[in-house]
Amino acid sequence: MIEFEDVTKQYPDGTLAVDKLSLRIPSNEITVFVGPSGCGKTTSLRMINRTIERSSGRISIDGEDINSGDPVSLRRGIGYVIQHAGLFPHKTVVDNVATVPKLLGWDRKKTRSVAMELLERVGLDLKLAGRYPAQLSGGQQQRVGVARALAADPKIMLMDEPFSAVDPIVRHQLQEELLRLQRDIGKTIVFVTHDIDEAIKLGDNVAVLRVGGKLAQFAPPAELLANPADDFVESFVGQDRGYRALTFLHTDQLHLSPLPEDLVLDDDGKPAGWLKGGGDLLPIGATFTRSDSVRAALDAVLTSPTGHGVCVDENGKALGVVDHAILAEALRS
Ligand SMILES: Nc1ncnc2c1ncn2[C@@H]1O[C@H](COP(=O)(O)OP(=O)(O)OP(=O)(O)O)[C@@H](O)[C@H]1O
Repeated sequence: MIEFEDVTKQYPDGTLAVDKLSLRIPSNEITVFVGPSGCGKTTSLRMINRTIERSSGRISIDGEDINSGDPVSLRRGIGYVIQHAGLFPHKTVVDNVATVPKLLGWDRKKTRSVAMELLERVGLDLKLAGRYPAQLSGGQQQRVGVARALAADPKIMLMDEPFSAVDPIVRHQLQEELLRLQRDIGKTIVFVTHDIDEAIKLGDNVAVLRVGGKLAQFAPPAELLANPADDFVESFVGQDRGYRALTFLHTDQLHLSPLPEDLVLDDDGKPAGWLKGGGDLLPIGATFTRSDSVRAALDAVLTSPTGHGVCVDENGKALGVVDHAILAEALRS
């Protein structure tokens, strides 16, 4: 656990960037710092690896004050990923990832195999390992940045707006990959973003900061959407928070109706289309699975030409359908 106790940062020009911040960041989970520009997110993050020194208060990792040792050994146990990846331009991809293991004196063979394994884990095509950063796309550079931060197997990863500089589609992919990776590696991740949707998607816990470096609310995303602490958090979370909270309701509670007769299945039992008069097939629309959210089920109902959203199993086989009435009943309960 990383603990902030009454932590304040005042820059030499008098700017109060962080004001008496107290919070507990649980181990092996993703905690997101979110808030408007200038609210002290980056300052708070960088005080954890002491690239910015706090002015007062205490920050501890597993009970030990981070100021009790030297900053260099502290940083060895903390990976750091920033916007634009911050890769060394004159080093190849694989050498970028190998930077810290080399500093730690690992032998060449081990260093290289760990670097290649990490590149594979973050979803980078290994053919790119010999390229220089300038020869990669923004999204590929970010993957290398994540692999480099993981190279020495740190317990903690600090990520400062790592996906902000890439287009929305690549950003979505990188977010999904981070969640997938985290299911395997279970690091303590502290993630900074100004994007509340990214915070809600990635965070096990979200710390909403307001300008002046004050904590407005610290809660799991579902709680933040359901019970914003005040008007600031409510307006920051956005007007459609009720709808977005559906992301946290699971479809395993939904009662499925039997497959209607006008639903045509292929030989594998997968939905092929809706049969309409004249023998035409209309497209199915979106489908959802038992592990999806109620938001996905609602999307399936809204995109279906018949108002029936089809639920499929992990192989795509149709299991049953839901309609507006079933969803309304689930929402009421
Ligand atoms: N070196 C510095 N000297 C003086 N003031 C600083 C310094 N670095 C940051 N600040 C100020 O501290 C406040 C918090 O900055 P910080 O970068 O932590 O915010 P942020 O929430 O990460 O912002 P953004 O989302 O815009 O990156 C801002 O008012 C900023 O101008």
